[in-house]
Amino acid sequence: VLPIWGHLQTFLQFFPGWTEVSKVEEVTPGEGHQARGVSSHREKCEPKTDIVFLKVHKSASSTVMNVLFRFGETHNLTFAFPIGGGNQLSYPHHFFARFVQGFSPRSPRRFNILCHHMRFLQPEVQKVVSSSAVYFSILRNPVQLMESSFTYYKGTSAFSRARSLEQFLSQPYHYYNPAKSDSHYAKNLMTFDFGFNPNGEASAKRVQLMLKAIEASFDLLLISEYFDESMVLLKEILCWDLDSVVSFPLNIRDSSTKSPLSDTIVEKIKDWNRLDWEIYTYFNRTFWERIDRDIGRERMQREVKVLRERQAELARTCLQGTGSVAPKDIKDSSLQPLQHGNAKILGYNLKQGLDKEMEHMCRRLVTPELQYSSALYKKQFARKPPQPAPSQQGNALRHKLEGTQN
Ligand SMILES: Nc1ncnc2c1ncn2[C@@H]1O[C@H](COP(=O)(O)OS(=O)(=O)O)[C@@H](OP(=O)(O)O)[C@H]1O
Repeated sequence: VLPIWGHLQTFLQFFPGWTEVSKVEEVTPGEGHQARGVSSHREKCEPKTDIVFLKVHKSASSTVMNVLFRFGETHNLTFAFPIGGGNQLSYPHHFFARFVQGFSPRSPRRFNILCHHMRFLQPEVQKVVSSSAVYFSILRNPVQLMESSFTYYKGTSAFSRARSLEQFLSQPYHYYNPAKSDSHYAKNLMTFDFGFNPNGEASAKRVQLMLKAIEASFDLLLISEYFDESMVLLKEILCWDLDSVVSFPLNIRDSSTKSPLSDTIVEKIKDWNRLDWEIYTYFNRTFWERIDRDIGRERMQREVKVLRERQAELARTCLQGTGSVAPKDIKDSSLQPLQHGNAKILGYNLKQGLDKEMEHMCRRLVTPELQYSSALYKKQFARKPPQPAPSQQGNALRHKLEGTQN
């Protein structure tokens, strides 16, 4: 049990972004608590099906979401969808349970998986998931994250007037206005997504409180630079098999829209995103400590090798050519990923002639986030339309045909 509440009260004074927090529950030993360590009797563990994934922007989170979508679909799990089936839970506002489709304060309903973009606020999240849910997220080196964000969110207020990241960082406050509602894409984006104030001063005390608060809420923090190791660790914690965490990288950019960064710029990005840097370096260390403690480097290496072989085999089975292709070369429009800002986002072409079952499996692996989310939303909230009586069917058809003539 972490004695965090006293610290948190001090902490909240520094982080106005978290002022909505009214109560932080103590971590009680339960399933969620057990998830903090890998069971030494893994063969006896039960696959976890209640999951909260904080989908941190620009950190390989769409690839992780695809893993969760496929697992949820295969096992008939429910998702906490944004009202109306959008792709964000009222982001950039803090998460509120009322943003979830089907939630009602009078008859609270629990969902198995919550994984759409949100700004984390645990007391509200707890209203829509089981108390034993496993909480995890994924982090990325803030240097590469900002380079990605600058391209993808080029249209936002902070970035639109800067010709390059270099120009932005030479005079950030000329471009960056924290009062703008889209400013969070430009500074400490991970800090913001975890619910904290991205403009808070990075004093040692404040950083410590933020790290402790994240540790108290999350069972696992993954690292996108070690994506395959992250997936192996994830399947251990969730007690899933290796096949459940295979994936193809999604939402990846064409290299023509990536910028090389000089050493000076790298240092400027770290400085500008000091809070994110602290989060990343701390949890990068605990990630490896966790691997050493729960899996060991040797077994990790073996499992990563098997995972990569499995993914290579799937690529040979499912994909045309050797891998990702430019958006203009994607033949099936339903597999077209969203293009945003100045980024050119790649996608995949499926092999022709796959049998039905294989086609379904392969298609799910390469279906972009928006299309997959919308398909699952429709499935979860499907209402069978009332069947017209036989005599009405002719009328309905006539009506439809008349409609097409107008
Ligand atoms: N498997 C794997 N390993 C490592 N990196 C990966 C992986 N899958 C996706 N990516 C990279 O993640 C970036 C996209 O992140 P997100 O999907 O979180 O973006 S978004 O906020 O949902 O738009 C994007 O980074 P950039 O290409 O630098 O923009 C992807 O290339």
